[in-house]
Amino acid sequence: MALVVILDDRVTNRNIFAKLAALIEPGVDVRAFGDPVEALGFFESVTPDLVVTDYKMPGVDGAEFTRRFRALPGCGDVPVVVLTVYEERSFRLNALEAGATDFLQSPVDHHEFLTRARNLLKLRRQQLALARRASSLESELRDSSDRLAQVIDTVPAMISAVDRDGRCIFVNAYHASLLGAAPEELLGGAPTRLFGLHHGDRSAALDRLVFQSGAALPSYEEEFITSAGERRYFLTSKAPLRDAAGVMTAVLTTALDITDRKRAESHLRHLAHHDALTDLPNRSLLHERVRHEIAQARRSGAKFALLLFDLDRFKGINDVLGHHIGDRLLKAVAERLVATVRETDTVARLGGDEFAILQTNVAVVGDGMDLARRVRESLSVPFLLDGHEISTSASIGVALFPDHGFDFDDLLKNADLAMYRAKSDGRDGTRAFAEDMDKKARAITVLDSDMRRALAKKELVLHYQPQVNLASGRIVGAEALVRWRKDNGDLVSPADFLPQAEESGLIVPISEWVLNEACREAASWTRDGLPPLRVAVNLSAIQFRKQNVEQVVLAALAASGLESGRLELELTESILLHDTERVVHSLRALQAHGVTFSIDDFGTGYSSLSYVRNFPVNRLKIDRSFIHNLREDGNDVAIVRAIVNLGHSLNLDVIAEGVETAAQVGHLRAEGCDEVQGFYFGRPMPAADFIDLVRREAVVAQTA
Ligand SMILES: Nc1nc2c(ncn2[C@@H]2O[C@@H]3COP(=O)(O)O[C@H]4[C@@H](O)[C@H](n5cnc6c(=O)[nH]c(N)nc65)O[C@@H]4COP(=O)(O)O[C@H]3[C@H]2O)c(=O)[nH]1
Repeated sequence: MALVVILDDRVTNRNIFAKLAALIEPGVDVRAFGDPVEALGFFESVTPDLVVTDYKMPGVDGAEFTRRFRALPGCGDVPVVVLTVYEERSFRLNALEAGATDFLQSPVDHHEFLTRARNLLKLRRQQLALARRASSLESELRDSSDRLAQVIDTVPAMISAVDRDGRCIFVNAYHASLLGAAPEELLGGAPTRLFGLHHGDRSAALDRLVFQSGAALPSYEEEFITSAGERRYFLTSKAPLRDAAGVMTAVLTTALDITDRKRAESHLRHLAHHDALTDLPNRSLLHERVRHEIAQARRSGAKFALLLFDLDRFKGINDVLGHHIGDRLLKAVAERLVATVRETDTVARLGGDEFAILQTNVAVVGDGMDLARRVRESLSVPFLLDGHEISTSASIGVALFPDHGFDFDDLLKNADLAMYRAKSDGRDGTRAFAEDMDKKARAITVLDSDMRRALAKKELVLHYQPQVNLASGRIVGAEALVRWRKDNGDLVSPADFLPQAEESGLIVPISEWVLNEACREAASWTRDGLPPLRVAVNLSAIQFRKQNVEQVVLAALAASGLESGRLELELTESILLHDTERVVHSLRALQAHGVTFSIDDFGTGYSSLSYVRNFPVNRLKIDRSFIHNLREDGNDVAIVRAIVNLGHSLNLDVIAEGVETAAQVGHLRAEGCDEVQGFYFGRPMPAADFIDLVRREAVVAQTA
């Protein structure tokens, strides 16, 4: 609601203008005063929207009133209309100078009065709205610049500006806080004060570059040591600052704090190069260090050694005591290794229980052997983990650069070969690489792939050696013996490839093939009219560890149709000594199906008697070494007699192998041996020859 004030010393005029003013707009509030001083007193507490004042008043005239009114707070912009009967310019000038807004000439035209008053009120309202908007804009601006200042001060970035003289003209609170100072203390200072001695000089040089080129610099990374001694990392950029006229006045330096990102990156890098369990360098870091060492050694002619080893019996410890103890053992081993080597050496965990040491500053291979000895000594002290006293040892292979290899892969491979040799020479030893290890390893690899091919290309064949009953003189069976017939027709003896097949595990598929082939051929003999001869097949200890022998044998019998009673499996001592319970279980199951067993090479092992009792055996096979010197050696005579007697007392048959002469036959017959096998009756021969032999024997028997 608008407040209009009328000021006139004459009552009549006052009343007329007051009435007129009430018509300006609906709801208008009109106050009329006769005394200017009284009106001014009123305005001290109330601000009107329009004042209409007479010029000529006693004491204070319209001009003076206007001047005093204008001086009152909030009244500077209120429209003041001065009424005058005088037309002289001097009155008007006086009033204008005092701050009057408009004039009305008396006698006043009512229509003009109302129109002017309405316009002035409208103007007043617009003025008030503008003032309110201006004040709200002002406060918004104040707020936003406060916010901007806060952002600039707290953003994790060092923000500063220097002028052409290299003096700091701005620095944010974050930057100052890293220097342990307040921003004001840094203003006017040189870049060395802002960035430290070294970085300050560089920053100043770069600032000069920006001033010269007028262009921003690409960002670069730099380190900064805070006043608290902490190393932090920044991504810094520099750009020109210009005034309103576009003139370059300063260089703005913005350095974003990227310390956390850098630390995360370096943590990731550490993870990628270290083993999570032991925190030792992993294979990839070892590789990098060896490469670096090779590069240095090439320049200086120095040597270094690579030691490789795993922990003997670790798998057993893990299986029996659990992974938790296994892990703790690996950590404890890692600690001992680190304590054993020099600081310049690298201990790495390559995976599982496999460790490697890069030993630098080595003169001769003996230095590597010395370190290996110290490592083994340190591991020989038992580890106490969760109340368990755990002993472990290591077989260590040593390879020397450049003597045993020129790159990481070669050195690692040769250290591995040396380790392998250390293991096969008995655990807990050390071996340095030697050339022949490589040759042997190569030969083994070649043999291995040749054997795989032989198996796939069906180059294996079986030969059969007759087994003769001494009482009847008749062939009662045959031992199946494997041969490898090579492409070129050469026949390779099992002694030349089976030991390697045992090592590589190829013995498992080979044995399975032999079993199936022997059953298949023996089954076909009866269909060809031969008597139901027994066929003896050798088993390997590895088969019992890697496959279910019971299933494999039953499957071979089922596939061939051979009666189970005709199959005899030859067992060696090594089969019977390991995992006894499981083996006994399989043998008993097969025996229940009618399969028979003989113990091969009997008399050469340890506790023959105990396994004869424990296993479901049908026959003892006297080792050929006892037969060889039968006539001359009194000991062998006694052994053969003892074996025959032992067998018979346990209701077992006894067969002698390696029988080459008639005298040996005579002797064995005299000792009561049941069966014989050997060159005297026939060498191992192809199946067709064996069938012929049995047929000829039948003819001889018929005609005799
Ligand atoms: N000096 C001499 N030797 C005789 C005489 N009679 C037979 N021999 C040889 O003695 C070995 C008998 O087989 P073994 O003791 O089971 O010994 C076998 C057996 O342990 C293993 N073997 C052969 N074939 C297989 C097979 O299929 N599987 C497995 N696991 N081992 C096999 O290879 C060994 C050697 O086999 P072979 O070279 O065939 O050698 C055969 C045979 O040729 C003789 O009167 N005098």
